Order: sequence, then C-alpha cells, then structure tokens
Amino acid sequence: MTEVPTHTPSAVELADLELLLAGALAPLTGFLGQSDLSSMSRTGKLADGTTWSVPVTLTVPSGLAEHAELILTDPEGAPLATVTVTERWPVREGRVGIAGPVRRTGDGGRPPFARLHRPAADVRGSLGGDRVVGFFADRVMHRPQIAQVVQAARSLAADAVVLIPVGTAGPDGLAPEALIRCILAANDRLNGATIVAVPLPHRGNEIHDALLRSRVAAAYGVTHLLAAGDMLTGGGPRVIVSREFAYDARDGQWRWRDDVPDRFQRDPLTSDEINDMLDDGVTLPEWHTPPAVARELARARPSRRHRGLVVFFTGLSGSGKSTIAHAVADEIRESGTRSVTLLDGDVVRRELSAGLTFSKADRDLNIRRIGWVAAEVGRHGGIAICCPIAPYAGARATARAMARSAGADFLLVHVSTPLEVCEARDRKGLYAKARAGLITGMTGIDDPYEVPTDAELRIDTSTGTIDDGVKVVLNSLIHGGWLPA
Ligand SMILES: Nc1ncnc2c1ncn2[C@@H]1O[C@H](COP(=O)(O)OS(=O)(=O)O)[C@@H](OP(=O)(O)O)[C@H]1O
Ligand SMILES: Nc1ncnc2c1ncn2[C@@H]1O[C@H](COP(=O)(O)OP(=O)(O)O)[C@@H](O)[C@H]1O
Repeated sequence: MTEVPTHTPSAVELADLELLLAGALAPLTGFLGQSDLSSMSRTGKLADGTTWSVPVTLTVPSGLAEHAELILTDPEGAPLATVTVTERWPVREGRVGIAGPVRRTGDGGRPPFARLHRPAADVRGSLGGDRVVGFFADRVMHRPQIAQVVQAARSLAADAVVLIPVGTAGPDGLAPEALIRCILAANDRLNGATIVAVPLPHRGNEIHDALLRSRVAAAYGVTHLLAAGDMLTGGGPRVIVSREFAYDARDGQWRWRDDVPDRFQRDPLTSDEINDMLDDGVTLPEWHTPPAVARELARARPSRRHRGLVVFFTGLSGSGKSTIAHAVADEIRESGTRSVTLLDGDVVRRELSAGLTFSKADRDLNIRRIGWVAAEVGRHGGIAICCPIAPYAGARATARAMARSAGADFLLVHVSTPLEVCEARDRKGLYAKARAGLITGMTGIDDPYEVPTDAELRIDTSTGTIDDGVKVVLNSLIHGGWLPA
C-alpha cells in the first residue's frame, strides 16, 4: 500500500479546514477549484450558481500535487483530515493549488476550549425557535454589549448565539483563550445564549473577513446578525444595527439611550479609558463591567507594573545599543523590581543563531528568533531587552506582533547615532574592513538600514552621554508604569 503523504497547511488554511470540518462553511465541503474561483471572481457565484465570494483555497509544494489524497496535519504534525484531490494547478514557483473534499481522519488540532469549537449542525439543532440573533464577540463583553445582545434577542423573541472569533489576537490584543475566558465570565448574564468559538484569523482582506463571518454565522443558524458598525453579509443573515445603549443611574440598568433622561445617562467607557484603567491596575467599575469579567480581564491584562515587556533596541553597529541595553538591564536588576532577560546581539548570534549569515533572509530569521524568545519572556511577565541591528522594518514589526500576541507590551528604541559617528568608533574594525572592500554586506555601508517610523524612543548617542541614554529609557519605563518610581 502506498503511504498517503502529509502536509501542514498555513494558519488561514488550517482555520478554513476546521470550519469546513465543522460544517461552518456550508454548502462548501472542501477547498475550491479553479473553475469555482474564476466564476466567483467574475460573478460572485460558484460554478454551480451558489452565491459565494470568499476564496477557500489550499496550496501545497509541487512535489505533493500528484497524489490522489493528502493527509493534512496540525503544526505539531498530528493528522486532522484527508483531502481527496480532484483538481490541481500551478499557482507560483514550486506551489500548486489543490481542490477537493475533506473528511476528518485524525484527532490533531485540539485548541484550548475545544468544547466550544462545535459542529454547526449541533448548534443549529440545539436552538429552539426560527429566529436567532448572532453577535461576533471579538472584544470583551462589558455590560453595554451584554445588554445589546440580550435586548436584541428579547425584542425579536429569538435565541442568541455569541460567536468568538479566534485565530488572530482581537482588537483588544487578548490571546484567544483569554478572550474566551472573559466572555465565559459574562455567560450568566447572557440569558442562556449559546457560545461558540470559530477559527477566523484575519485573511489580510477586510471584505473577505466580513463576508466569511456572515456565512459562518448563517451556518450556525443565525438569522439576524447584530452589527458592530458597518457590516457586509454577501448572502448571509439580515444585519441589525443596535441602537445605542447608556447606563441609567436611576436603577443601574443599561437601556436604549433614548429611554434614559440626559441627567441620568452615563456613556460606556471607551477602549482607551478601559486600557488606561487596566494599565494602572484600576478595577473596572461594576456599573460598566460585571465583576467576574473585570477579574478575568485583569488577569489577562495585568497592570503594566506586572505585565511582560519587550524593550527592543535597533540601530547601526556601534550606535550604542549594547552599551545602553546592558546598563538599563543592570539598573533594573539592581532595583530587584522586575526579572530581566538580556538578549544581546552577539550572544544571540552565538547561542541562538549560530551559523546564520548577514543575508536579508538570515537577518530576518535572527530577528524572528529573538522576537520569539522575547515574547515568551513577556508571556511570563518578565522584561526582555534585545539589542540587535534589526535593519528591516518588516522583521521589527513581526517582533512587535509576537510580543503583543503573547500579552506583552513592546517598546522600540531607535538608537539613531549617525553612521559617521558609528564608523569613527569602529570598535570591531568592521567599518574599516567594509570600506576597504574586505567584507561585504555591512549595514550602513553596502547593506540597508530601514530607519524606523514607529519607534517609541529615539536616542542619538553622538549628542549625549551613556548616562543620558540610560535615563531616557529608564524614565520612560517609570512614566509608562512598567517600573515603580
Ligand atoms: N555584515 C555585517 N553587517 C552588520 N553587522 C555585522 C556584519 N558582520 C558582522 N557584524 C557584527 O554582527 C553584529 C550584528 O549582528 P545582529 O545579529 O545584531 O544583526 S542583525 O540584526 O541580524 O542584522 C554587529 O554587532 P554590533 O556592533 O553589536 O551591532 C557586528 O559586529
Ligand atoms: N552616549 C553614548 N551611548 C552609548 N555608547 C557610547 C556613547 N558614547 C560613546 N559610546 C561608545 O560607543 C560604543 C557603542 O558600542 P555598542 O554599545 O557595542 O554599540 P552597538 O551595540 O550598537 O553595536 C561603545 O564603545 C560606547 O562606549
């Protein structure tokens, strides 16, 4: 018997696979083929006339394409499903698109809160009436959002389904499991609403994201989707726009703003207000947030004093990154207020990135590794201080995103000392060698340095002392609340 080859799809493909297996992309039962895709882009319909407008596709390395079946695995290599290949076509060098139905064949891919990743048919079957209000909770549900869902369900005499999109950190920057915990903490106030988690990572196309949400909601039985702002549906359920809610100080209830006299009204807190309170470790007030939700949220977003932090220095060789980073780390260690890990450029190149060159690909990989380790330090509430050159904006952005999705904060410090000064210092003699043509690919000489436009701090060590630079960083950590005064 020939062995069926295995393949690990990308994060979006894996999410689509889970949706397909859950029946949440009905009527699709597999990845789309070329004729469906070209029909869809021309007419918004699949080849058989079904309204559908989001590409649900799978690409694999060309070497795998000739097989009749492929086993798809999760990133750890555990089998999830088998795809029966009905169509294959080249998409780019070395990659082939494949289409075909999928069926579950393994037990891999069990995410946190697996019990909330439910088959669409089960959820539909558990809903009693013919009207179902749906709500995508990509943020924590405070009392105004809870009231919106409960009121919408009541006024339509409908069941309610709260769909929690997981796969990418939501706008509040909470990890999926933290968001789910916060929503579950509101469960007893949701009047028996059904809560499901659905893998909907951002696809890099807002229209596709919105259309897919609407189709998924419909598959889960939603007939009326409660809109959070503008919303596209593309053949999905009706969209209902909730009226604004306000807190009524007369009896402590949230109700339609129009029904509350001005002098008793209190507006919902804005995201910025909520984030400021969390940063400072202030308990969210009970009039706005159920205490159980406030507790979960405070665990997920502890005050800055206890939250992980990545301080990421970037700048030319010799600009002063290591000198300042070491001194900052020493000051924090001496104070004993936080635990610190220093990921020094040279040490990283020896311990973590041995063998990597200074090509763009290897520099990016080096920064990715540093970013990954730093994010893990941040996940556990520590401070990670990194000081590589990190010449490429894309890699720095990846490090920032990794820290954020680990629940940590991220500060980019651009050590902007001009090249002439770095070159005059030339501690390691590299600039002289590069000028003499003895080495190539030296950052600032014949290799790029993309100047950051998103740095939180900028330090030019040609115009200040080492102490000045260290103070700038420490003061900003104190003012920001990450260190005690
Ligand atoms: N071609 C070339 N370009 C730049 N730098 C070079 C090069 N070759 C060796 N070195 C030495 O390597 C240190 C930079 O390594 P990094 O890991 O920080 O670089 S990167 O972020 O991956 O681009 C850097 O150390 P620092 O001076 O501490 O920055 C250099 O000493
Ligand atoms: N104000 C300053 N801040 C930091 N370093 C300075 C300053 N003035 C002079 N220097 C010197 O510049 C050099 C910077 O080297 P280093 O910190 O290793 O840079 P990088 O890590 O960016 O390659 C050190 O020799 C340091 O003593």
